[in-house]
Amino acid sequence: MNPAPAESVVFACETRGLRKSFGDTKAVNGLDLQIARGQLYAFLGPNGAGKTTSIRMIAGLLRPDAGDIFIEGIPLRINPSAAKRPLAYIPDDPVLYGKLRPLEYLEFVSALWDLPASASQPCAEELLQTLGLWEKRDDFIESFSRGMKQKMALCGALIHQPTVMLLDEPLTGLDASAARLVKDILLDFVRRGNTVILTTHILDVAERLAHRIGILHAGRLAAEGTLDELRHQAGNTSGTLEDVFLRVTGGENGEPASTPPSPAPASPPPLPVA
Ligand SMILES: Nc1ncnc2c1ncn2[C@@H]1O[C@H](COP(=O)(O)OP(=O)(O)OP(=O)(O)O)[C@@H](O)[C@H]1O
Repeated sequence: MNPAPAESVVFACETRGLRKSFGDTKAVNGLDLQIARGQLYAFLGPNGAGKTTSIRMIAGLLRPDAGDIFIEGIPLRINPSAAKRPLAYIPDDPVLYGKLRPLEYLEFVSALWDLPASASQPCAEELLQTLGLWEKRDDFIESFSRGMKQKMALCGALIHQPTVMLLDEPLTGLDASAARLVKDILLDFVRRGNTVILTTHILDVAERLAHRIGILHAGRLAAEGTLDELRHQAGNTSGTLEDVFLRVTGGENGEPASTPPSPAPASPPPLPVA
């Protein structure tokens, strides 16, 4: 008797042959990703490498020219509303409604997800307290600092209890304590089995927080893996992420190394400590 076929792994996010051009610019040029559940995955890359374009396509905000995206195994092209349900997306400059107060804003976002205010109110209050915005609950969002707005956007992203969070440069504009708070929240989110996919220019953030790192260069995944795997791919087992990044993207020696990406593991290694 033949053994039963092995159960196929459902990735939090999978892309196959993703492409997007703007005129002659190939912003994303054949992106294949397999990001396992429970991972914090960091996209790195020089300016214009295609990070934001990739994240926006995965979020369902930008239509790819070619390729497919699956969120928790659901095909985004075929079933967009079901595929977007587990997702939360925070752009680098989130748009908030300045004339709303925090609880009003969270009630508004809940309604977009068909959640009645009575159901989301306890979660909204807890989020505001966790993110240190409870004392500001009577103020209009337009009076908030940039960092407070970033934290407000994070509350809005978490209100419908997503399982996959997409964040474009989430630590921009945050002071040290706010950045620490956001990092802790993201790590707690993945510890509970959820997935974070973020872009960052801060190599230290990727080095300290990410299970796996994807280095994009000219719209392609130039290297991918854990920090140790990336060091091996770059032929420098003791180097820093900065050394690897510069070598892979050609920032130091001109031509980037043409190293094929390694496959993603079905389950992540233990979480690094922030
Ligand atoms: N709406 C657009 N119209 C025209 N070109 C675009 C558009 N969006 C992105 N591009 C181009 O696509 C390429 C990839 O841009 P993208 O914003 O994805 O890069 P990035 O890696 O996020 O860059 P950065 O680190 O500077 O934020 C760039 O050459 C950019 O100029």
